[in-house]
Amino acid sequence: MNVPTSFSEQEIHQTAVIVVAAGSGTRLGYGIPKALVPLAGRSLLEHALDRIQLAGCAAQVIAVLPEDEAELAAIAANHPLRPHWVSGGATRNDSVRAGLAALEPGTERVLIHDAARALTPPEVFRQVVSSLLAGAQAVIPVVPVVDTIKQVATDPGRQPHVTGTPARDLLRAVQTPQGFHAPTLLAAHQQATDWDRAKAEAITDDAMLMEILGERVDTVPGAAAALKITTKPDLVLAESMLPAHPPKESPMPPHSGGQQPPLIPRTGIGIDVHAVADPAEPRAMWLAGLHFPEDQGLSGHSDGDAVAHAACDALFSAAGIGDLGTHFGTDRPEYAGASGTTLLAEAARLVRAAGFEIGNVAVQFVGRRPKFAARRTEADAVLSKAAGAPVSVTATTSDGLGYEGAGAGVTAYATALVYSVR
Ligand SMILES: Nc1ccn([C@@H]2O[C@H](COP(=O)(O)OP(=O)(O)OP(=O)(O)O)[C@@H](O)[C@H]2O)c(=O)n1
Ligand SMILES: C[C@](O)(CO)[C@H](O)COP(=O)(O)O
Repeated sequence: MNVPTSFSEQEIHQTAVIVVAAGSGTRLGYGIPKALVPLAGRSLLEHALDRIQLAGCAAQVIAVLPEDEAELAAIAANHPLRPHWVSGGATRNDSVRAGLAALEPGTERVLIHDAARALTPPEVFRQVVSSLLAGAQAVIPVVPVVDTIKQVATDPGRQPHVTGTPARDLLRAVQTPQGFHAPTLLAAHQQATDWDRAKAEAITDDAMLMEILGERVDTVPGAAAALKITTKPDLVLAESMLPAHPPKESPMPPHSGGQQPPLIPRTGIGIDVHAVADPAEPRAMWLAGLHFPEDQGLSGHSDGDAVAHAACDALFSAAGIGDLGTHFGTDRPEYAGASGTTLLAEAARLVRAAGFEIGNVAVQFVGRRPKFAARRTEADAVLSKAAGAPVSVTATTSDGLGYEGAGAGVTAYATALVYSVR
């Protein structure tokens, strides 16, 4: 079968991928959920999402995560695919059902994928979708079996004994993503809801449900890289399939097969307004990290540095981690009177702690005072030092209009660009 390189908008729109990532990873033994385990510096969930993104076959992506797992939720929220995420259940089957419950009505095709098969190449996703588009109700990626497989009987109190040897050339090991006509899979799961525990537990993949219900299941070629990372040696093998780590200073995360998903930076916006303080209460004017001794200062909970505050908000907005009020609000008295540069340095630290590096921050303020042009280079240097990244400040007047023109206040507008380094 030819692997399609792209799908139509409608085909993508009607296709969903559910990534089940709610397992505990007991056999891997890291003591953290398996999807969070790092492989060449990136979690298994991110590797799986990267490849789904590269496949470009589905508009809906649903990640099924362990309940109350904030770190994985943050990873999902910050991935460029922006998957919808839901909490999983006690078994893989329960997690699949939680994912299916979150499907948008009208979804035609659904792929169920194990986050544990984190390096599954995008081509496998595309082949599965292509086969569904050609009319398959159910389709699974498979690879030939290399071991001889025996069927055994496990009589209580006796050594298991062989009852047969299936012909190896007819056996296949099954991988994910497994693709289905969505209404048929939903119906199959619905029918299985009243099965007793033993029957339900014997279902180890979704294709099996379809088989039991008499549906035909087609196959497409799987891939060695789609191995299910289950034990520590699997992790070593998976790592060996990735190219060598990129140099430390590179912002690009490592990826398999020489393919790099597009690095999509995130932009943010921040606006801050401060009134000029009442002349009866002299205040020092701090703006853009600099002191302007000739000017009456700006009022505010902190030093009133609207430029630095707008820069902080733009950074928080770019990283999607709230805003100035979230991190430095009046419920944080330790920040009362804090300088703009202190706040900017702390904002940059929080953004980096959330897994981002800062590209740059640009701020423009509108105000009659202070006179800024002669000190722009100094301001850029002070703020860039605080943020640990380039910050550039420009200034303008409002041609006498509004509160800025009247000299009653200053408005600062900032944009920031950050990129994920997880
Ligand atoms: N309750 C569960 C159990 C498993 N899975 C997912 O199903 C896939 C296959 O499961 P497996 O590889 O067995 O993962 P774990 O259950 O985490 O492994 P272990 O059995 O070693 O704990 C994984 O992506 C896993 O996250 C899930 O979403 N919910
Ligand atoms: C779905 C699957 O990956 C196909 O091989 C496999 O059955 C999952 O099994 P697990 O025991 O839940 O990992």
